[in-house]
Order: sequence, then structure tokens, then C-alpha cells
Amino acid sequence: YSSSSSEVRSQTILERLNAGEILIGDGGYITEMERRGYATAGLWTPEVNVEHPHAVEGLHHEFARAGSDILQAFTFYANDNLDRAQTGGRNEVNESACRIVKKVAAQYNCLWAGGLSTTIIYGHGGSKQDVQQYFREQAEIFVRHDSDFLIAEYFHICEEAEWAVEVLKETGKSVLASLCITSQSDYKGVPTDECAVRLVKAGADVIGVNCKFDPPESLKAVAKMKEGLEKAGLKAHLMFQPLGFHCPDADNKNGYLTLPEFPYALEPRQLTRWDVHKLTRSAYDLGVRYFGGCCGFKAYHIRAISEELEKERGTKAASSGKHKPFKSLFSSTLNHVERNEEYWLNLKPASGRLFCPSYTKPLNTKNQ
Ligand SMILES: N[C@@H](CCSCCCCC(=O)O)C(=O)O
Ligand SMILES: [Zn+2]
Repeated sequence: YSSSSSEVRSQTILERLNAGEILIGDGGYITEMERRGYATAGLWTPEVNVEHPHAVEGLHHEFARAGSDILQAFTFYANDNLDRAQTGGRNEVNESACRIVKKVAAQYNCLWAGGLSTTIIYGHGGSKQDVQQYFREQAEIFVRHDSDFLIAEYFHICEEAEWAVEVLKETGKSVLASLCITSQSDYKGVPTDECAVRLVKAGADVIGVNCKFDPPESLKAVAKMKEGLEKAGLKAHLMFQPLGFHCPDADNKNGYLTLPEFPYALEPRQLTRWDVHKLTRSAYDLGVRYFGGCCGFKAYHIRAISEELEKERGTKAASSGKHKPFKSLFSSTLNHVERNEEYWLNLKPASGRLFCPSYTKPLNTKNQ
């Protein structure tokens, strides 16, 4: 990999984190694209980068206006998952994703990162060499487009994430690694604190979790990772990009994927922006300094992170200009009480649905 001009850019992500900066990543892409009619549930592939680039560009804008300091190129599952979906060439999709994110990142002075995710071939017992070849193909495109750093995300098995981190580390760029695991272990039973050590030893500079499980469980997973690093005398920054849905009733292997509501009836479980305020504060107190979200995390959730940390960050998101305390014209008292943050943080929102269960039982899966 040739050295890239990103080194000459203003501070790198590691310099900014090492200087104590709080960084905000972006939110969920693939499941949002499904809701907007640009992706197919079950395939979850990002051909929209080629088919409707404006849709991806628009979502990047939404997150940047909501406070994201970092935008991820929409390259999730732009690997052999695309072959299975038979929806366009891998290189074409990765190339387009990088062109789109660079254009928007430049407009908002955001950093941008190419991302790797779990492959089909690994799940079918593919060799390390074959799996890493898929990762290398994508990494080469990210380097050619001069990404500011690189992310390995949404890995449920630590070993595959290590293979991805090793490939990304070859580029000389900073590497962030995010697993979709519980506070107990990865999918194969590797304890979460051990996963943290293995990711850092593989070369990850920032580690954390994204997606799949109930957000408070994901925060416990980050806490466990932190414990593991401290026990091993290792250092890495912590990242936290939780699911945007409540799912304490999900199973501890496949998380929200096994819920009866997945993927077309998750709306009642949507986090409110106020849930995100509370989660963000807890994560900040734990020592997380790279925030963001995953599936179900929309621009207004990213804005909630930005607003919760406004004092600590000293910046206000562009879209916060539209976000004012709500003055109800029909409040119960005549003095039009302002529905301020305290009101919302104390509210227990109803679902509005007759017979709405609080919990459902995960569909029986063989791995339960
Ligand atoms: N940064 C990525 C992460 C996606 S995590 C996708 C989970 C899809 C559900 C499944 O695996 O079936 C994105 O937001 O698209
Ligand atoms: Zn996700």
C-alpha cells in the first residue's frame, strides 16, 4: 500500500482521540435503506451505492448535519454477500461507496472510513487465506481512495475480526474493530474480555461493539472489553455503536435477528432520542469516546448523542438549530407548559397499541 495523502490531512483519528476529543460516528445504513426501498431484507447488500447513489449521499448528509464527525463508506456486506445477492460487482459497489462518502465528508470536514464486515465464506469454513483475500480486495479500494482510517465491524466471531484487523493493519492506517457480541462472549464462546485482548493484539487501535443486542447489554460488553484490556495491561480507545431497538427479550446468541418482529415490525421497539441521551451519558462515564449507532439508529439519534455531549464537545450539530423544547398548545394545564428535557427524560412512552406485549419470545433457533 502506498503512503496516502491522508497523513498530511489535519489530525488523524488517533491524534484526536489521544488528545481527548469525543468523536461521533454515524448511524444505521443498510436497514434504513431497506425501509426506504433500496435494499432487500435478508440479503442486506449495499448495491444502492451503484443503483441510487443519491440515496446514500442523502443519508450521509443527514448524519453529518446531526453531528457525525465521521462518516462510514457504505461498504457493509460489499463482499461475497454481494455475489450471493447477484446484485452488481463488488469492486463497483465499493468504488462508488468511497466516491460518495468522500464527496459528503469533504463538505462537512468529516473524517471517513472504509469498512469490512463478516463474510459468507468464513461461515462456510473458508481458509484464512481465502477470507483475507476478500478483505484485501476491499482494503485496496479504501487505500486507493485515501480513507482516513479503517473499520472492521459487525463480526460475531472474534477470529474473523482478527483476520480482518490483520489485513487492515497492513495498510498502515488506524484500525477500529467492532464486534456484535454480548458481555459474556462471542458467538463461539470466546469470553468478551479475551476478545478485547485478541483484537488489540491483532492491531486494533479502537475496539467496541455494534448492533444485534439490547443497547444496555452492548454497553456491558464494552465494559467487559475495558476490563479485559486493563487486566492485560493493554490500551485502546472504546467505541459504542448500539442497536436502535429495545430487545432485552432477544436470545443471547443471535440477538434481535431471532425476534418475531425482525425485520418488518420493529417500530414499537425503536429507541427514543431520550433513550439515546441516557445511553450516551452512561457510555461517556464508562470512558467511551467514539460514539455512534447501528441498525435503527437514525439521524435524530445521532443528534441526541451530540446534544447530550454538547458541553463536553463544545460544538452544536447543525440540525440542533431546529430542535427546540416543545411548547404544547394543548397541554393539560392552561399555561402551555414547555415539554422540556426533564419532561421527556421522565416520560414512560406508551406504545398506543391494544394488546401490545412488553416482551415476545425469540423464535426457536437451533443455537439458543
Ligand atoms: N454500518 C453498517 C452495519 C450494519 S449491521 C447489519 C445487520 C443486518 C442484519 C443481519 O445481519 O441479518 C450499516 O449501518 O449498514
Ligand atoms: Zn447493525
